[in-house]
Amino acid sequence: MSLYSDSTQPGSAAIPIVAPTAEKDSSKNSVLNSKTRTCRNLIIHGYCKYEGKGCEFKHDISKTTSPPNGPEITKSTKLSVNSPVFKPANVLSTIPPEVVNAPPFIPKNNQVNPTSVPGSPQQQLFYDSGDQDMSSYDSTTGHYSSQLSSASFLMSSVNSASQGLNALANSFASLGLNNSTTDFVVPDTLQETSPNNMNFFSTSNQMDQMEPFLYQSQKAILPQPLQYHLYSSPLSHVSNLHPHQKTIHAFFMSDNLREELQRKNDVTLRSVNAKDLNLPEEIHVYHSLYPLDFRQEKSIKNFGYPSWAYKSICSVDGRVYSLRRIGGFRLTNELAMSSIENWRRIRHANIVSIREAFTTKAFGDHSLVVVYDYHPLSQTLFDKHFSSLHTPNQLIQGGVSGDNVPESVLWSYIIQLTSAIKTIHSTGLAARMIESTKILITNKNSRIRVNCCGILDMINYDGGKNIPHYQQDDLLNFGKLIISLACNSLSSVHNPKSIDFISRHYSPDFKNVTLYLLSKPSPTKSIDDVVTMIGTRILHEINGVHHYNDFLESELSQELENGRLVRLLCKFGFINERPEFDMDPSWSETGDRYLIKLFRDYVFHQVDEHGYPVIDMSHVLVCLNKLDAGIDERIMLVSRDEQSCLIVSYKEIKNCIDSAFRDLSRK
Ligand SMILES: Nc1ncnc2c1ncn2[C@@H]1O[C@H](COP(=O)(O)OP(=O)(O)OP(=O)(O)O)[C@@H](O)[C@H]1O
Repeated sequence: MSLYSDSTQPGSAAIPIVAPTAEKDSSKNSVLNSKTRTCRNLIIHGYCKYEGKGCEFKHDISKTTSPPNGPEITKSTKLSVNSPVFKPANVLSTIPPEVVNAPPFIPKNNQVNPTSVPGSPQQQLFYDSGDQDMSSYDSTTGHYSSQLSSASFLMSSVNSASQGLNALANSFASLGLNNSTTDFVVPDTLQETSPNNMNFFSTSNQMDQMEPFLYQSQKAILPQPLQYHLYSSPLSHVSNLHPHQKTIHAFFMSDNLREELQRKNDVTLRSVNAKDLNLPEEIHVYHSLYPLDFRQEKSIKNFGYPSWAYKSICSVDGRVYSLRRIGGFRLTNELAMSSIENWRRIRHANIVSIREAFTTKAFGDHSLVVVYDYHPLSQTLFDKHFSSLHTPNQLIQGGVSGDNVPESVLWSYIIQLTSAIKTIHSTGLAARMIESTKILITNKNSRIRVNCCGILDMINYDGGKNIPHYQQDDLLNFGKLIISLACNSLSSVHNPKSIDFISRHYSPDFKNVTLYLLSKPSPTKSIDDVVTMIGTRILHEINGVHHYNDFLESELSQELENGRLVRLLCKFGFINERPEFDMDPSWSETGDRYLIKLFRDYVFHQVDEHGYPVIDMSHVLVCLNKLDAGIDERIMLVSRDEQSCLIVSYKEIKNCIDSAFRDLSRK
């Protein structure tokens, strides 16, 4: 069915325009009327760069008494990304009279010129990003054009945000909330900083200024609710990328980080058939056991018993934990289990947290199981620094290798381990596990955590009387670990050349800390001294951590809007091309559904001037964001046969989608 009949249908907000015939008529009229007609550039962009340079149309809006004539569609063209946003001047005629006559919202005491229309070129708008440079809009740049840049999207969003807020305020007005008893008042302090009241919440300072006002004054300020869909993050910097790269990069988190997180998810979700590995289906509240270490030979060096590590899911909270099984251990003293309580209280970024401990016979023997947090894709310090670089022979010979670990990495390890040990010793405990196979590297950023704490306290329970002695051992083992990492050899502590090697390859500070840690245990030797010695290095570490935090936060912001846009795309998917409603007049291609279909074409099926598909992610994201915001900007939708076109606003399309989706949910 043709578009002409569409427009006459009640409820359709679209403006039908027939392209081919309009050309002749308007070209005749334009000669006659050009002096009296308002320049279209002025209507679309707010200014005309040919004003006074030959443009024959009228540029003085103030003298306009009636709406200017409609725009001419001179030619029906293929859809193109570069098509200008079409803003017909006769749009007023299609807007219902009650909307046209609605009084503009003017907050009391507002300094904004009441005659300025939201979105008009004279108006300064602010984007609520907290960034002053980003937020102001220079009307002379004319960013309201349809160029699909991030800047134009931002400003359109801001424009619609302003309109949204005003509309919201109007709706408050209609509820009678801004009558004489409950005035909607903008404090003077805010007026000075936010001429159009867009940045009410932009800084905490302003909130501070508002609060006394809120509580002390009789007059109430109505805080505007956040309009989440208007705060999408600015698009990334893409100017130095080729068009084909824009579809991959720039809009989402970096590939490296994505891959790392996905690999973590992958290992977290791995499972085996328990029976195949002769494992119990369930122990206590834990099921789906998966071995973290497939090595057959089990060393008894660390605990005096063989130990196994399993990943497992807790049926109580559904989370994944690491179970450490100590095989063949028989609990003789019940008090030993209580020693875990002190460990359970410790929460530290560099210590693998303990959840609980229990004994079980589910493995066919008497086993002690200690439950720790699970850190996917972690690696022990031994695996990272010793296993691949050395043959077993080299490890035994204790040779000093030239392939040394960078000092910055070693400082990071020293600082993190010092922090962990300081917390443990301050709690009156000893780590007893400062050993390369029991320290996990849990991400690429050299983040380490001490693993398997508390086990020896249970196995060799002594009521805690030897803690001072074990604390001294912690410092000594710390020193041994550092020297072996620095010299790349586990037995370097017995090699007299090791200190020479450190003097040559590392800074004096590093050597001093190592020597202190390796010095003879004494009651005065304490982790506090190490903290003092590494003070300035801690500042570097904090700086690095903050930088990494910033990096992660900016990566996160790239993904912030995905859920919202996916929901919108799902709605599209539900509505478009439903075969079962083909013959249903209320769901046919002649109603609002046709508009949605054309919009889908506009977003996804554009072609360039050569007829090739335009695969431009930024165009899609910009369109979807504008649609979700429901802004007043109008676009021209062209039918597939290019015989007709419709001019509609995003707001109207949004209403169509909402109502179509509601219809669908009701069916
Ligand atoms: N809490 C945990 N979260 C994630 N992975 C862990 C956890 N604890 C241990 N692992 C993984 O399990 C593997 C085996 O750990 P384990 O402590 O048994 O090391 P090991 O080198 O085999 O020591 P040992 O010689 O004492 O058996 C390690 O490679 C480590 O990556």
